[in-house]
Amino acid sequence: MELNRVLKDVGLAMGVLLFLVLYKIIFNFWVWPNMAFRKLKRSGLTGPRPRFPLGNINDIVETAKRHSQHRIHSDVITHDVHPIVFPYYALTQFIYGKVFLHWLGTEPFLYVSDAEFLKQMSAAVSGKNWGKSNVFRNDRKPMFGSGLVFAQGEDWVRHRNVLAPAFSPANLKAMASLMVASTNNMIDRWTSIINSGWQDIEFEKEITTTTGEIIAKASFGMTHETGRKVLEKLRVMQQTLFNTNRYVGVPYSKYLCLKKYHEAKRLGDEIDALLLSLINDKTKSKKNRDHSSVAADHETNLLDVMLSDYHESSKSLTTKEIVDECKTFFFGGHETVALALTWTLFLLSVHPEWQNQLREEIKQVVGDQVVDANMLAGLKKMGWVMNESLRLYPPAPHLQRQTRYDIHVNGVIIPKEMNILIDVMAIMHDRGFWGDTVHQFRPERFEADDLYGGCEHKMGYVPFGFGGRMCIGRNLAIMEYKIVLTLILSRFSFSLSPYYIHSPAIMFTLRPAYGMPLVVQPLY
Ligand code: HEM
Repeated sequence: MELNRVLKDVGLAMGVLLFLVLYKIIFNFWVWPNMAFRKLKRSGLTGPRPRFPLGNINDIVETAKRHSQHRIHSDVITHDVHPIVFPYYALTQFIYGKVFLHWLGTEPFLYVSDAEFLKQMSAAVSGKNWGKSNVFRNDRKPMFGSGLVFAQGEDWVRHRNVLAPAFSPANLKAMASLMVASTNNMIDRWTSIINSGWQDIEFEKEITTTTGEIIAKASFGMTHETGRKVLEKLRVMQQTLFNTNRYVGVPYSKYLCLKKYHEAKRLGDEIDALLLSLINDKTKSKKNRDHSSVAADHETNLLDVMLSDYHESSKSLTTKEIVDECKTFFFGGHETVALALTWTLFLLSVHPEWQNQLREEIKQVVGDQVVDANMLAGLKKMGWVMNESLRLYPPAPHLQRQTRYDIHVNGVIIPKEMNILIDVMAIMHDRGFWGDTVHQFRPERFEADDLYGGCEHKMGYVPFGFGGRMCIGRNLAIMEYKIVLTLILSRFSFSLSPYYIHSPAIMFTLRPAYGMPLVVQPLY
């Protein structure tokens, strides 16, 4: 009798639990997103109709599939690449305009490729008051943690204040010789490859290794070995996270690719452990130095700056935050520069007349000396080439934000917690601002206006982002770009390998889907 009663109670409890779980799933998958969809529609935000729980993800995937089939059969090299990289956004803005609402799973995203709308939005929200999308923060946690890219509010201010001194002109100048040394290693490697009778170099791979080595040494004073280990793990983690279709924004989608998430987490933990041991070594040697009467060397790398007031002020970063910043800089600081150089070498291979112009400029400015930071301002044409390459092939073609309160832009109320996807590539490929030459490689457009390339709208050229959250590493990037390019153009000429397939693709950053094989010939 008693047993029956217990079984009945357990059955009832299980029934209630099951009901609650089902209710939560139905609410999260259909009820809430449909209510939110209707509310946003009433407030004037329009866009393609979503089908929950996937939202518009299927449309995005299907459009990409249709376009990739068409692309594989085309040999034409075009710089009109926005429809190749983002076919769904290119098509949808024809129908709904440059600001529209779409859904990644049950998460609403406001798509923006209108420079004027971006300008007004940027005026309405300061750097500190921008949020970053929760879905992306969670998705990319193993790579960036709570580092600067995803920090918000007072935390962002604190992180940015601690990190900014690392990018002072004096600190950057001190990094020039490291950049020269790592690039010369790469050049020696190429020379042996060429001497063994081979002329094709996989440029993207080579340059990514070199910029990784530079960031490891310049930012953390890391040995080549530790730097290489961290880089390898970051690369595998990036492939694990971004190489396959995922369902960001779909509730519980993590459980569909659990193996991948575990793999990314494992790699994240291993990278954390490597960085943590580096930080511990540094703090120990700092303590020893502080206790000895010997004056400390003047150290300038990023990690030393983060550790300089470690535990001494409430404004300093915690150990976990320092680990996350190391990962952020490791990732954000080498791949972007590597891609800027990769796309530049592609463009210079297609436009050899610009290779010659740059070589002539290098001869005049640098001559037979070793390139150093003081010479870089004289490399003006190289600056135009960099700007034009970043315009046509921006390494970070999409930016993400999230509103932390309701904001009013152009008569539209963007509600609190709305995700925003800013298509900077579309803006920099907008014929309305850049005219009929928009898809041509014309570095000279930056001759008279080196900041905006003559673009009519001041938000029309934003490869390093905008407002208070603009790239903190841009001066380091410009310096590294110019030093590497000076050294390699002085030694080699470049042309496209017959194996090159023009297929820019998004894998978090804008990359050549099949690599960048180049024919490299020594000049002397
Ligand atoms: C050509 C090279 C580079 C490009 C095109 C680039 C692009 C960008 C862009 C577009 C943003 C803004 C993201 C946003 O608004 O949400 C950004 C932010 C950032 N970049 Fe770069 N970047 C480059 C090099 C670097 C380097 C060398 C470093 C570090 C050494 C770096 C570290 C960062 C960090 C930490 C942020 C976040 C800033 C913040 O939110 O306050 N970047 N970058």
